[in-house]
Amino acid sequence: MGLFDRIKKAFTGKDSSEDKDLEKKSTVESEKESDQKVESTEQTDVEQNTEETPVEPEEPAAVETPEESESTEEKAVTEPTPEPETKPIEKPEEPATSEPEEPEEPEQPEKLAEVETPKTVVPEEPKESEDSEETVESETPKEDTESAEPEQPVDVSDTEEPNEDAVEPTDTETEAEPKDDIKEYDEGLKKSRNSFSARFNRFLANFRSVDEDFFDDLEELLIESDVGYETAMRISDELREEVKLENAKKRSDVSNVIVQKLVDMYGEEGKEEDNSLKFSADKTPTVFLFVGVNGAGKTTTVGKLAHRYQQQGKKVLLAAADTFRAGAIEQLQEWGKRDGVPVQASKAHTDPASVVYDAVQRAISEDFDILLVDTAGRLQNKEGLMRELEKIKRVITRELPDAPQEVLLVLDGSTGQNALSQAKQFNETTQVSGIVLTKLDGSSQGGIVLAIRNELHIPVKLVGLGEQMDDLRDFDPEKFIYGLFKELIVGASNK
Ligand SMILES: Nc1nc2c(ncn2[C@@H]2O[C@H](COP(=O)(O)OP(=O)(O)OP(=O)(O)O)[C@@H](O)[C@H]2O)c(=O)[nH]1
Repeated sequence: MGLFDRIKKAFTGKDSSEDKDLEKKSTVESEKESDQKVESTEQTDVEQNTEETPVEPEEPAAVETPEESESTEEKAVTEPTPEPETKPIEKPEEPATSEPEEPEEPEQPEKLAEVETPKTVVPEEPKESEDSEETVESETPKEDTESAEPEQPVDVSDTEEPNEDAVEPTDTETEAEPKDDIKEYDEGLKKSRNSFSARFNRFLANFRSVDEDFFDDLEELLIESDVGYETAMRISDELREEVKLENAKKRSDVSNVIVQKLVDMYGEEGKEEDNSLKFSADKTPTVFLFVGVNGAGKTTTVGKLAHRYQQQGKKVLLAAADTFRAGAIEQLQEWGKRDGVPVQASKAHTDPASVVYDAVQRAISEDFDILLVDTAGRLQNKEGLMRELEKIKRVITRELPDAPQEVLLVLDGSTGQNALSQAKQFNETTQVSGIVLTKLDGSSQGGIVLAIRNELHIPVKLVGLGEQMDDLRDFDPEKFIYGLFKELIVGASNK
């Protein structure tokens, strides 16, 4: 079963084949019904009976498909019906610039309906601990951390007591997560979904037949939706065959084939992908290094993740290695206060590698479970800054050979293809292990997730669905795809 059918089954309880069966059954029944009507009329004529003898179909509305014939469907395209929930193609007359209305929620399976995770999160009172008092304390700028070897190297394996709280590399990090965060994906991706659906609907509204213009328009649609140039071309090429094979003539057929192709290709490309975060396999601290351009959301993500782990009872340390931007240190310290976790910081313009060195030493000696390192927003074309980043990474690995367990590239999801080129360049320098895609609650096209997987093969590990402490989710490809294409998936086979 492809990803499309898996998602459809999981979220609606049926897959495309069942839909096709229903469609078939419906056709057979309506044929039967009309046969009976004909029979009845003939009978009535023959008997010259004045009494009315209506022929009841066995199950008159047992299977209600939205379109029972091509002609009614064509009508639906031009005359929106009052039931828009699963039929995004029914609103082609909307002006191109208007925001599409959020269609009514399709019926959710039970597990979806019961989830009501509150959106508003009251920031935690800063925890009164000795740690929090240590915020901003390192004032020991080191000009060249590369040569600054620790005076007394700490042999962690000999000196460390077994730490019961140490982070296990298994499921522990998901314990404090909401049991089912489909609602958040659903809410968070509303704008992206509407934006994609609106484009898709406009494209379908222009559909006349499957010809060269159709494929040109399709490529344009996909590129504008940020799925990436290569992906757009691949989908277009593969569809040439499939649309022919499936003999797609109606808008609904075409829509179905396109959405299914998009989703299944995404599923295929991700077969080997591991979207989970990696943790230290022993008792040494786990280190996550956050990189990315200015404003992508690094500091915010560090703050959100610190909150998550702190809530799980982990001992979390933050390192303010963005010594470049004015205000960046204070911004992280603010998050430290909200989360109730300490921040290792130094003066502005100190060598960031020295801050990281101090933070790693502290994390080791004070038995921290997790160290989250915030770095300066580096413009990917500034070689000097990239070298600085490499140096930070070397300092971490020299002190903790298995660290950093994650180098997380933070990308602003609303920057589209620019995010893809940032990812390519950062990956060359720092071997990014995962991507955090932020601001998906904004005007993102969402398609960037497909481009990242299909073209870069770097796993997305976390997604930012808002600015609040709690608006960070482990990336779940199926929930994401459902959140992004909901009406199209639910409606695709119904048309
Ligand atoms: N809507 C929304 N806003 C976000 C999200 N993540 C971050 N932001 C906002 O994006 C802006 C920039 O975030 P920062 O965390 O300061 O970005 P940064 O990458 O640390 O930036 P520099 O410190 O300049 O390198 C802030 O206003 C955040 O509140 C998200 O998932 N959704």
